[in-house]
Amino acid sequence: MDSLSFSGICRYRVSPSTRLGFDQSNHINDGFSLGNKASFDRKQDRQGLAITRVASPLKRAIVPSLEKETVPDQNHVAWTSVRQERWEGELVVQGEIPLWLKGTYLRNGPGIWHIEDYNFRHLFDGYATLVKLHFENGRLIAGHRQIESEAYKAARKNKKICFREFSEVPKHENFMAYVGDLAKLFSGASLTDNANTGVVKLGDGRVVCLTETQKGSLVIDPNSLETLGRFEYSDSLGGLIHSAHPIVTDSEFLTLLPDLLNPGYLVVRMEPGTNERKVIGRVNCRGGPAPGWVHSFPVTEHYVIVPEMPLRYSAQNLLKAQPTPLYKFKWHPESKAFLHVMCKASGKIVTSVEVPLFVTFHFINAYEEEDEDGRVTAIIADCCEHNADAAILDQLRLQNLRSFNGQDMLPDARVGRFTIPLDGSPFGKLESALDPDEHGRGMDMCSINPANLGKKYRYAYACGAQRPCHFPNTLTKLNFAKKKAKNWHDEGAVPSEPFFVARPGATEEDDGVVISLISEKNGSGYALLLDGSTFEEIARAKLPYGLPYGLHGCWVPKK
Ligand SMILES: CC(=O)/C=C/C=C(C)/C=C/C1=C(C)CCCC1(C)C
Ligand SMILES: CC(/C=C/C=O)=C\C=C\C=O
Ligand SMILES: [Fe+2]
Repeated sequence: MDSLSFSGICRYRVSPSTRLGFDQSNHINDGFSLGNKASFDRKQDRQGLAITRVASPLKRAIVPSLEKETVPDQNHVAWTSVRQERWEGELVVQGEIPLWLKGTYLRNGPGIWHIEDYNFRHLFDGYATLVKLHFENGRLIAGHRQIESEAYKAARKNKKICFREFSEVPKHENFMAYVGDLAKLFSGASLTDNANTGVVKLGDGRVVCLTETQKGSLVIDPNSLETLGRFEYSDSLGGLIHSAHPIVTDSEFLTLLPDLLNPGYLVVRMEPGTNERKVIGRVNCRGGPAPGWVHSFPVTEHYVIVPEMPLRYSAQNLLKAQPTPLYKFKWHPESKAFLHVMCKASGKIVTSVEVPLFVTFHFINAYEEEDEDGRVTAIIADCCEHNADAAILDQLRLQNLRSFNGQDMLPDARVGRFTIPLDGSPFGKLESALDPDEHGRGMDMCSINPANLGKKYRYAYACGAQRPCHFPNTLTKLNFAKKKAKNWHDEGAVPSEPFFVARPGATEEDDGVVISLISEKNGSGYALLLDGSTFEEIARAKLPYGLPYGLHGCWVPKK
């Protein structure tokens, strides 16, 4: 095989300031780009990084030479900035990649958490970083590139944060500048377009990186990872924010637009080949001063479920220059929690039930429950539920992530299963779909076989916990029928979202592979392939350097 061996060049030197801890600086491999030797050499002088250039069979790649040393836990590469303006190379595969696996796994996430000497606070603040794993003929080509958002470009140019990020706010020179910035907040001009949360392939083939601000919808090239430009919504629906996780299939793009002025949500749909979202319907909030945070939402075959979580957007916190413990949100237990069910075809709300308080980032799936006569009696909706405790948001502060000392710090989570009756009852149920001890009481970053979207399903893949830990550190396969989980764990490693790709022609729900990128405790990392059915490792491929933690991905099949 015409491949590059990266073994022996994965030498990772951490700058002295990094070794002292993250208060000073936590960035490595900062600021070089393919072919930009001058800028790279300057940085090399400043940070003492060693770089090796390697001739790739595909193109000339610059591989950072990261001197291997034992990295203490607080310097875990998962929470360390790695800047790669552009890198691509073939990886040596241990094990066997199935020949049917043809296409590109793209993963988005925050990968740079500093600008100059200023370190960001929260995991979600980092500048968007794309990683690709291209599988073909049993071979694996990886790539890594920064997303060129306006926020990222402006920060690099001006050497400071210029837009409002998840928790970071630009520092103002004087009071007038602060007032000016507030005015820009209402027009959206001061909000970030740092598209660091997910990446989706639209039905028409366009690939879009997303975050929670609408302006942070950026089109990228899935091969070169180049940022092609902003995805401009051509409708006049307005609003500034949306769900970070639209439901995307070959035939539609569904999302929620929270309305902060008149608390509620617009449920909208966009057809492939267009940039125009059309309103399906509107849900008015039943509680609270503002809509609940909608990072994600589930659908069934016929319905859209709109969650109204007691963790609500807060205009007051939005205006603050310093982050609050819940950032731009507020916990309103008195406002209660609701799930609204909207018919996709008519936009009518078929039921709206009060449910126990809950906290979730990610819904896993939902489906319609039928009686023996085929009548839909209830809707089941599953989510990664943080035991109605918003503390998880603050646990994702970088200082917490970088300060693991062996103590168990990860708040408990479970698969929360909502049952929404369709007989007009005013209340819905929330229970654990399986004993949370099955997955170490950690639960987030889930995926399913996309063929089962909105349908009764048996399996989900997610990150769980092997305790003590401070972050989900296992990959887990959940079997809802047996109420069992099977866990994969590599000591000290931080795995990213397990992403399921079905084998073409498969008839079993779990016939396929699960892809994850692993950041290891020694500063290195690898791409991992597990069998979707046995959940055993089938292949791994070491990366030439460890990757920072990433969030969500998508699959772009090769035509
Ligand atoms: C990375 C991730 O999962 C979430 C990112 C969320 C972001 C960037 C949210 C940004 C926001 C603003 C900049 C102002 C308005 C509120 C809010 C949508 C939280
Ligand atoms: C990584 C994460 C939660 C981990 C909790 O255990 C949430 C990410 C949310 C954004 O996509
Ligand atoms: Fe997410």
